[in-house]
Amino acid sequence: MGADAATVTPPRESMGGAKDEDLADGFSLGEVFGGSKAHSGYTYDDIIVLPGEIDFGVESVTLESKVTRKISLRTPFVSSPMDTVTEATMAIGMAQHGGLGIIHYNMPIEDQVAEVRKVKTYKNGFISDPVVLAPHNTLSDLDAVKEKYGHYGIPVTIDGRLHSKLVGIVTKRDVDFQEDRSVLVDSVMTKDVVTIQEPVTLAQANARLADCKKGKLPVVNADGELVSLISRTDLRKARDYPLSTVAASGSLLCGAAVGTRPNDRIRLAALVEAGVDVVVLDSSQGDSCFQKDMVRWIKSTYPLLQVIGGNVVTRQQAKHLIDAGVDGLRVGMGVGSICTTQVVCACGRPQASAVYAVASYANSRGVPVIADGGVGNTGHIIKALMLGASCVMMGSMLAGTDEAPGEYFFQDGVRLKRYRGMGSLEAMSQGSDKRYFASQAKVKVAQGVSGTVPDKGPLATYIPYLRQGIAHGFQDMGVRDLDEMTSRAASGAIRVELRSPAAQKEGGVHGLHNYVLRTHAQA
Ligand SMILES: NC(=O)C1=CN([C@@H]2O[C@H](COP(=O)(O)OP(=O)(O)OC[C@H]3O[C@@H](n4cnc5c(N)ncnc54)[C@H](O)[C@@H]3O)[C@@H](O)[C@H]2O)C=CC1
Ligand SMILES: O=c1[nH]c(=O)c2[nH+]cn([C@@H]3O[C@H](COP(=O)(O)O)[C@@H](O)[C@H]3O)c2[nH]1
Ligand SMILES: [K+]
Repeated sequence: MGADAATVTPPRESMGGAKDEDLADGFSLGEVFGGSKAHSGYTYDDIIVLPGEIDFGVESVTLESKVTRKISLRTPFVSSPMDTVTEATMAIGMAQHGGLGIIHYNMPIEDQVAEVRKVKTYKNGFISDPVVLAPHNTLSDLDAVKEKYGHYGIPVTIDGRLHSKLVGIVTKRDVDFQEDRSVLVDSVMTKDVVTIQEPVTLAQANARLADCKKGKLPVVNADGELVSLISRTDLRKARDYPLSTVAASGSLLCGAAVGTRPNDRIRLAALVEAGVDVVVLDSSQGDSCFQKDMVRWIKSTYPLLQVIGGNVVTRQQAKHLIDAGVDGLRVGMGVGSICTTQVVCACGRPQASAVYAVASYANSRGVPVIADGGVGNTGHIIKALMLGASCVMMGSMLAGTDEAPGEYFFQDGVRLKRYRGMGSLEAMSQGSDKRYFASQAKVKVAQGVSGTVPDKGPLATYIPYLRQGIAHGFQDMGVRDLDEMTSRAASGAIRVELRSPAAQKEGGVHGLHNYVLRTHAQA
């Protein structure tokens, strides 16, 4: 390709009047990924995008995109269905920031259903799963709650459960001068509780709190049963989430993963009952009779449910799942940060080639592609979107945020969280070995590892950073949104080059004695 280009380049002195097309450096995506010399698979770091022309401000960039045929996201990010990445807190945070969380299924059906319910019933500013005590609890029990959650102001229901009759509230004032901690909550709690009845908006609740000057305001239904709680301190922190991914009913959108075993049909029925909006059929090799049967069954049983199939890395695999009826495809095999599949099974594909090949086919059939795995920075996300992905799915990028399951801990002075592959021995022994370890198999073969990732802080600062980084990349390329990206990529107006190993080194930080990598700061 380079030699051909050289032969048609006019002499330097005659180029002043050349048209833009004559000066197109680099290559179209088709030339790099589909050209006759393409015996190699490439990944994100192998390619670099040549800048375009900027004629708009970075604030004009929008990132709205589809994740399935029928669901759009304002932020094209999906969190992986992994047990160190996505449970309810992550799914709520992802949806609030315009993305989508997929609740993992390495847990009993009822636990996964409870996680989905938390997302679907979540109301910004309302505590939907407050700690509750019963009248027969003692002040020592109350002390234990205070120790664990750091606050008093606990609603008391007849049997100590949410959705039961509210009989009182026990606050710091009620117990301050009580020496005897064996006293029952019943004898000290305030029984004349100020409450607010459903349905109620945050603004109405806010007004009532301002009125009554209490710290906590229980929300009850018409039968006086406790539904949720509003706290004055939380209200002060409450903020708007204008990018939120919401259903027509106003609830946050929630995804969940399931497998393709017979028991997964029972699991799926329970998830649908809990209101799940989109289901991911979670497999490293999606082109199986098991998955195709499952897709057809879901589509005939729950025609409104959006189904994401995968994982796939070839156009043939994609065709088979699209023919079966999927609404979205997850692309990536063995490229995740914790994955050892390519090493163990020899199968997979470098991610840039996989995304380009599958997306160019799937998009022509109206099916969005999620580039899953191998995303380590905003440059990778931009490249995935340029290659035709509608969204990216991330594990390691999100596993260190506050919203990921698990606690932070320090190792060698660094604040970390645990992150592990769903095919690691550790995750399998927690539950996924039911899938991995066929009953007759004698050996467990791991396809992932278990490790740690550094603290990334809350999604509230991390996602805006990722979004802004992507917006700068779009601006450098001269594209305002994904539609423009898609049409410019298809016409060959977006130009890329392959990078040699030395060029990749040059593109990173180099030649310094030492440095501190700081990725973003609040303006
Ligand atoms: N994206 C990737 O590169 C990879 C992802 N993973 C993750 O690890 C987890 C497990 O992945 P997999 O092992 O691929 O799970 P899987 O459930 O698709 O497969 C496990 C084994 O069960 C078999 N199987 C599935 N349904 C069956 C049925 N109805 N009857 C009989 N056999 C059936 C499969 O053929 C396979 O041998 C997932 O969370 C996946 O996302 C694992 C490896 C690679
Ligand atoms: O080979 C694998 N063995 C595993 O144990 C494993 N667990 C997860 N995954 C896949 O990796 C994706 C997350 O990758 P990142 O950390 O790079 O975002 C996820 O979204 C999955 O596609 C696995 N792949
Ligand atoms: K890997």
